[in-house]
Amino acid sequence: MSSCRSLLPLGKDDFSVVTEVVTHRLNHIPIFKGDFSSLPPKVQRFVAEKAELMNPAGIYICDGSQKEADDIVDKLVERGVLTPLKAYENNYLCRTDPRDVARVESKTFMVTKEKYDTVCRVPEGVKGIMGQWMSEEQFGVELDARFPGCMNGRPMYVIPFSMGPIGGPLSKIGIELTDSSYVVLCMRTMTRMGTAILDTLGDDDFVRCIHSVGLPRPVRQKVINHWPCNPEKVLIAHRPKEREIWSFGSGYGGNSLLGKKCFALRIACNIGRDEGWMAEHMLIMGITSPEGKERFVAAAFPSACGKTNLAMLEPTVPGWKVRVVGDDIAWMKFGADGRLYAINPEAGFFGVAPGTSHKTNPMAMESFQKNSIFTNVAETVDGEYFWEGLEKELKEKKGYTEEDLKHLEITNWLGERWHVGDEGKAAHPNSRFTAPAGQCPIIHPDWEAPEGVPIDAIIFGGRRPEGVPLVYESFSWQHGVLIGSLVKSEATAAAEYTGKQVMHDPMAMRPFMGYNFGRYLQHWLDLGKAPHLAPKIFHVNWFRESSDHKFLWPGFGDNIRVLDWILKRVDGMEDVAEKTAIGYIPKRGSLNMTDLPRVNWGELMSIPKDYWKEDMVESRQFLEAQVGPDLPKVLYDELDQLEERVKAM
Ligand SMILES: Nc1nc2c(ncn2[C@@H]2O[C@H](COP(=O)(O)OP(=O)(O)OP(=O)(O)O)[C@@H](O)[C@H]2O)c(=O)[nH]1
Ligand SMILES: O=C([O-])CC(=O)C(=O)O
Ligand SMILES: [Mn+2]
Repeated sequence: MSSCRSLLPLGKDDFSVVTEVVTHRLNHIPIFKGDFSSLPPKVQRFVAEKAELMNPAGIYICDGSQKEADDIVDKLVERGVLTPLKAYENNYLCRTDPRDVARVESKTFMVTKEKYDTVCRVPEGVKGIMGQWMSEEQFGVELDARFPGCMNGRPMYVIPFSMGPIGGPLSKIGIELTDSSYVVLCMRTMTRMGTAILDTLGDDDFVRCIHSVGLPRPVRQKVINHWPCNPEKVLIAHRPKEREIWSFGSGYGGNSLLGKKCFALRIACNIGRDEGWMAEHMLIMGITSPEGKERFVAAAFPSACGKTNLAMLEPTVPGWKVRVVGDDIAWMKFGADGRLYAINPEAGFFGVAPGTSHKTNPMAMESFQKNSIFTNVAETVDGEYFWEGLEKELKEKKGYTEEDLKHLEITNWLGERWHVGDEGKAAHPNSRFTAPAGQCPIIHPDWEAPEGVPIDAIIFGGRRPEGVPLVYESFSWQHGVLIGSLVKSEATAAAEYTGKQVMHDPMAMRPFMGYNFGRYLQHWLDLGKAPHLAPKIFHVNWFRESSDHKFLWPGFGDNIRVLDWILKRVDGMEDVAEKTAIGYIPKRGSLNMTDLPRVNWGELMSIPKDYWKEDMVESRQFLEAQVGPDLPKVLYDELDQLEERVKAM
């Protein structure tokens, strides 16, 4: 078995030699499915090299067909990995090993020759939070300790996929190798996957994605829930220069569906920097006013902070219409007309299940009535999915009394008997649905437009229980970039954090930053300059709490009222805004509050001086400690000005 290190340099070799090597290397590894010789030569070489390294039982080249997916589902059901949810058509439940339920930020690295290409020059003794660096040497050691022979006894699936509409000007192709058939099924929903990709790819380069659950056969540990994984040895490593991703030990979405966070954010933001565009953790939505005018906005909130919900909101104000383009990732590029255009590189939703209901997000509910996979949710005795937030509608749907509901037999995400009111949770807080985007009733007709949709506003936000008003608008693009760099939010279950501490999550990209964050901010500043028509930048907070810890704002469908105000500002309406130290806020009475009961406007919109004075101190400390000399000077100037304004409040 060759070591990984000997495979590290990936030059553009002479293919006559390569073909020979390929034939030789595949001699002992059977092809389970597909025609190896019809793969583009670069793909052949990639597959052969990695097969040689990981030694799978055979190679399975995915064609992306329905038949293929059905065959895989049948096998997984037979093995007990998936359980059909009998109440729906083609919906399945998957329970993972309970140790493998979220992204693992502490094991996620960028591998670059120069340390400061990945991380900022933080002062001695400070632990950087904006990305983790690993040296090439260390990476070689880590690979050698994991990948040789890691697919022993398992098939290696070859997944050709496109992020973005196939062949589109902003789209990019990747090939994922994986030993997880769950990953194959989810990649089929989350990306455009299959043979057509290879035809488009031809001899071009692609992003190389290597994933293994990290449990070669024969397996010596106990496998829990038929979910092989290797939590002690998890590693999610990226080589941005080589456009390569190595993921080991976890089958959970954010760690294993390599098209998503690893490619479409961490690798893509590097490509975007090189090619003059941006890869962001943002939803994209179209909003049509009662007058029939449609505008598009993109919004960046940290994980589990409301992107999916906002993107699909059902407006509570009559006459408004919202349509979703994307719910998690945006690739955006300024066009020849100076406007910013965005595509959704994904093809499905990998959304947070708990809290999703017909009341909060009916359009998400409609999206996953069929052809969907539910990971770590609970199941009722009637073969329905269940999670926290569905109690009321289940009761109503079944005509249950409160007592009936408590007696309903439920199997929780751990596979144990559970009843409403019992201790613990029915579903894991980061349980997720995987559903085809095309099934959403309000998917935008242009959601697959290869050139994207024009963005008129960018919105940042997070869970801020204190101090931060419902909405405010930046004074300029530069000020907006500073606001983005200071995004903070309460921790959620999307990664390994516990508790509710408010953490910095600049641009909602902390876990997904692919290079030096200061340079990323400079990239933003550069792109916002003329002749580009930079969109206006806003900040929202649906999560402000009253002194008795209740949300001050109803959120969800009522968020349309805030979007309405934002679009008024985009249209240049002046008399709806009031200037404050931190930005423009809505004048009292300028937000449509019709039919909205009991909102404490004063508390919701207040900008407490003491809070902001403290926050300024903390913000400066944060930027100095975490971005330091890499923070563009313009942003230090913006910070000075903000501080002055807050002092003068
Ligand atoms: N109070 C309140 N909660 C909300 C609102 N919008 C979303 N939430 C809750 O926030 C949680 C996560 O929301 P999502 O929309 O799935 O988060 P996301 O940003 O798409 O998350 P990722 O997929 O992890 O990137 C759910 O439990 C929602 O119920 C809102 O307007 N108000
Ligand atoms: O990556 C995931 O697992 C899901 C997601 O969108 C996030 O965490 O932001
Ligand atoms: Mn996300």
